[in-house]
Amino acid sequence: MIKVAPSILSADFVNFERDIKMVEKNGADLLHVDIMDGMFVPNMSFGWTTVAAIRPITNLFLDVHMMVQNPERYVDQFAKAGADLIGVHVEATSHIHRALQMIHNDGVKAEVVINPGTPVSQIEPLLPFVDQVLVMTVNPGFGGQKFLPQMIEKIQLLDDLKKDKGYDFDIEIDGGVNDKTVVDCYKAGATVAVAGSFVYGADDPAAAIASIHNATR
Ligand SMILES: O=C(CO)[C@@H](O)[C@H](O)COP(=O)(O)O
Repeated sequence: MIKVAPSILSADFVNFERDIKMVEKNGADLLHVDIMDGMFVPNMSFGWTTVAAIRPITNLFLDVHMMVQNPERYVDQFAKAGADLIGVHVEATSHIHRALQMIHNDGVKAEVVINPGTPVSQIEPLLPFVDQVLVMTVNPGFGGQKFLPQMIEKIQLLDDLKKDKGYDFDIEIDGGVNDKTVVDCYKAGATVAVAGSFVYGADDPAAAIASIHNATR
């Protein structure tokens, strides 16, 4: 069964506490926190002060996705704020290995993220060092976009590399994920599914989370 990470980008920003506790009570396995800087992506969300405010109100694992140019400038702040995992985009820095090292030095799990236009070959040298790879299944920056099925091949390739070389990382998918699109991703090797609008836009978010779990049993 895949793990479900509701994305609070689709939550009600003035009711974060209510919306986070609601998914925690209703089967979420972790919480996905999208950080957008208005440069790497054309949108802004929030920063580490929000992560620090969220930390004491939930026991959920905080999966922080930095859509930030030169993320090494800020990883220490997000680690101090209480992130359990920090994801950095390979496209956002010339110093991706250093950024991952910094995250580990802060005692936090490290994730490398790839955009739809980036091949797996670009992150192959990093695979021995990461705890998670995030395969974006939409172009980052906005919730509510349509899933790109072409990304399934990348998930399969990562899973093959993982098995062939004995690597130990989770494969996360993010963008347009629902109880239908998740199925082939899970079969290809995805282990964590981010879901924003499918969970927070549902009349019954608990049923939405359960439907992703059930589709991958
Ligand atoms: O990183 C992002 C968007 O850039 C995501 O985490 C979105 O929040 C996913 O939203 P849905 O596609 O599930 O609505």
